[in-house]
Amino acid sequence: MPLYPMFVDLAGREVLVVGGGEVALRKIEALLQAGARVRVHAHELHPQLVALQAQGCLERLEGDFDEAWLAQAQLLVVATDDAGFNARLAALAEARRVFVNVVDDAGLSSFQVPAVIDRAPLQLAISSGGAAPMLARRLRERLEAGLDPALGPLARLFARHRAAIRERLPDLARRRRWFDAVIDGAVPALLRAGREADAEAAFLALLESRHPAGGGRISLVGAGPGDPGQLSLAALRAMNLADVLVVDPAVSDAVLALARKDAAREPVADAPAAAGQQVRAHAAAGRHAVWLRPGDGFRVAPFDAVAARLAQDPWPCELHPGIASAGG
Ligand SMILES: C[C@@]1(CC(=O)O)C2=NC(=C\c3[nH]c(c(CCC(=O)O)c3CC(=O)O)Cc3[nH]c(c(CC(=O)O)c3CCC(=O)O)/C=C3\N/C(=C\2)[C@@H](CCC(=O)O)[C@]3(C)CC(=O)O)/[C@H]1CCC(=O)O
Ligand SMILES: NC(=O)c1ccc[n+]([C@@H]2O[C@H](COP(=O)([O-])OP(=O)(O)OC[C@H]3O[C@@H](n4cnc5c(N)ncnc54)[C@H](O)[C@@H]3O)[C@@H](O)[C@H]2O)c1
Repeated sequence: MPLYPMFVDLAGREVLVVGGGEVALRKIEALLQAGARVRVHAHELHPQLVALQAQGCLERLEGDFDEAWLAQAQLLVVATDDAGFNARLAALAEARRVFVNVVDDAGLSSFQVPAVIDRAPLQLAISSGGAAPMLARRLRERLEAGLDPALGPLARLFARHRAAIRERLPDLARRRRWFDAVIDGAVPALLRAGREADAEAAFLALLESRHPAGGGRISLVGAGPGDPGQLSLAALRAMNLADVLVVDPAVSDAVLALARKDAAREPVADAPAAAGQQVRAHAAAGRHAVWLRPGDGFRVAPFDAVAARLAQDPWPCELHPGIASAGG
């Protein structure tokens, strides 16, 4: 049977941990981060747990294990290397209806801990249900690299203005379109560039206008030598959010095939300055223009200068370097 996924509020709630090694430390760090009150019982405590105890972050329970400790706990984490003892603890917890996690035995656990990607307040949790913890970990690492770091600040913006959003856009269908426009528009790009104040201003302007338009924006993509496997994830993301692709004839079809299908496509002007003007006009009209050049096309003269000028315009302009091709 599949596990029921849930996110639990442990702030101020008590969790009993039995075992004090490497694995107990990992679980306790996450529990403390969630605000749990942690009590630990172990023959030996990991030095970092001793330090946490000295700082008053956790309480150590001495002597022989006492079943009565379970009375106050809402969760039990069992992390000793004594399989018989672990099984006895799991049975005691079950009898008292306390949820229990046995760190090396999914079968004895009534809850398991997933691999987590943290973009607070956004969290992604991955579980293999105990089938293959290493697989959950690998998947987390892969997703971690591809997930926009602006997601956390973006979620915080939505949270901060939640009441105002509901008030300005009471109609759900309209609110949905507005959310999509913010997510696909300039705000995440500004957050990625570290321009938090500008992002908030753009966010509020969109809210004020109740307008679903995302705002103009430019992405300059170095498309590399032609193999789409060599595109950066950020470049791919930009190509998939484009309203219009401004394409240099030397960019490979294989790369272009990965761009958003319903984006308009147009050939780039011959002269570099005219090409700059071409993408600027799209941004000024509120469109997201993605200009693709082969190789590391925006770090070679004279396009580096065109890129520098575009970066001074009021709308966000992101440069995604590519792998230089033989010709530069
Ligand atoms: C996700 C994560 C969360 C966390 O613990 O925080 C987690 N294990 C993680 C890492 C990890 N686990 C193991 C190694 C190898 C260490 C080594 O071999 O040295 C590593 C890698 C490492 O330690 O780096 C070994 C292992 N783990 C379990 C067994 C027993 C078994 O499988 O029977 C064995 C021995 C397997 C064997 O020997 O074959 C059991 C469990 N591990 C779980 C969770 C639960 C199921 C979750 C699921 O399936 O989705 C469950 C059932 C209980 C529980 O909830 O703890 C965390 C990834 C954090 C991250 O990086 O994102
Ligand atoms: N879930 C996971 O992610 C995962 C990953 C790796 C290993 N494991 C397994 O989890 C277990 C713990 O791993 P570890 O590296 O933390 O082990 P460890 O040997 O470092 O720590 C074991 C801890 O349990 C305590 N302990 C043992 N018997 C006890 C008893 N009867 N009463 C009180 N305390 C007792 C020890 O004092 C020590 O603090 C091992 O069985 C390991 O194979 C789980």
